[in-house]
Amino acid sequence: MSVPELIRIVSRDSPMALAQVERVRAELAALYPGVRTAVVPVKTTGDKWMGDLSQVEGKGAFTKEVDAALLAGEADLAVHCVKDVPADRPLPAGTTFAAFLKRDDIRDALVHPGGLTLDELPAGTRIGTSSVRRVAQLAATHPELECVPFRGNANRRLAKLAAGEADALLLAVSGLERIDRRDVISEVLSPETMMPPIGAGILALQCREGDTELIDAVSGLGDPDTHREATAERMFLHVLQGHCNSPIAGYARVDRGGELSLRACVFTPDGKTRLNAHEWAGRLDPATLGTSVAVALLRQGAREIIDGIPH
Ligand SMILES: NCc1[nH]cc(CCC(=O)O)c1CC(=O)O
Repeated sequence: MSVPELIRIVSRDSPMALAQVERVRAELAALYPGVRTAVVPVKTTGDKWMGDLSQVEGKGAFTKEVDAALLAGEADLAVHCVKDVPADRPLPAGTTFAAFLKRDDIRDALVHPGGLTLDELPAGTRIGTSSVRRVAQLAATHPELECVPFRGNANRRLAKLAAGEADALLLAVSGLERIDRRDVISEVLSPETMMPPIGAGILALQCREGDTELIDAVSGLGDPDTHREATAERMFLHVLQGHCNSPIAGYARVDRGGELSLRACVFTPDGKTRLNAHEWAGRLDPATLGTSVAVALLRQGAREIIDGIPH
């Protein structure tokens, strides 16, 4: 396998994103000893704008500037959290996913400085989160808790928590692991308690479409099961056509026997209505499974719920 002499890797410049780049560099070095890599950090709109993300023009607040650097030839490889890559439209023209790395933990965690679990939190506890998915699910199961808007990268959210701007946080386990802060977790929430977002815990490597030497080389970092899960989940979101204020959650799983299934939900913002679907792929390919689960939710009224939410 021939590998480019130098691979320039572009990503957001948050501590989490830079840790993700280090994982990619380590995996590249393990597969291709002697390969040279360089890091091109960029700030995205989502990093700069601390208000409501739905007010940011268009989607891809965490990916737009990264994609632009790739397309402009300022870098050769982009590292994205799949969770942050819009799925309602194709990838930016001229780019392609070359690999999905082996999936990390998909679960959310409660971060409470006093070490309490979700069920132990007293009424009125302020949970710092701006995620409509987390807000809807908490409203359904823990209506006595109060959600307060909270933005910024994970390190900043932990700092704001320490400064008393909230009493507890919900953050992805995988993200906390990447910034080496698993220690702050007071409870890991099961996917049944807090259904994860589409693409949770998956890193995608994106290249320019014509860069076949690099695409072939980095595809060696891909994990086949994660590829199937990511494909099913992203097609599900594509067919559903959500917007940034739609509480949508779900995850695909390849079980030990190699069987793929996809479970997904759509909520109203108050969490009072929850549509559920769970299907096994059987003979279907991952993308068709994603389509089928989306159609199952549309049949239950998902379109009306999604379109009824201001955005
Ligand atoms: N938008 C921020 C973001 N993007 C991806 C992750 C978590 C890591 C992942 O799922 O890959 C996070 C932080 C969080 O939700 O707590």
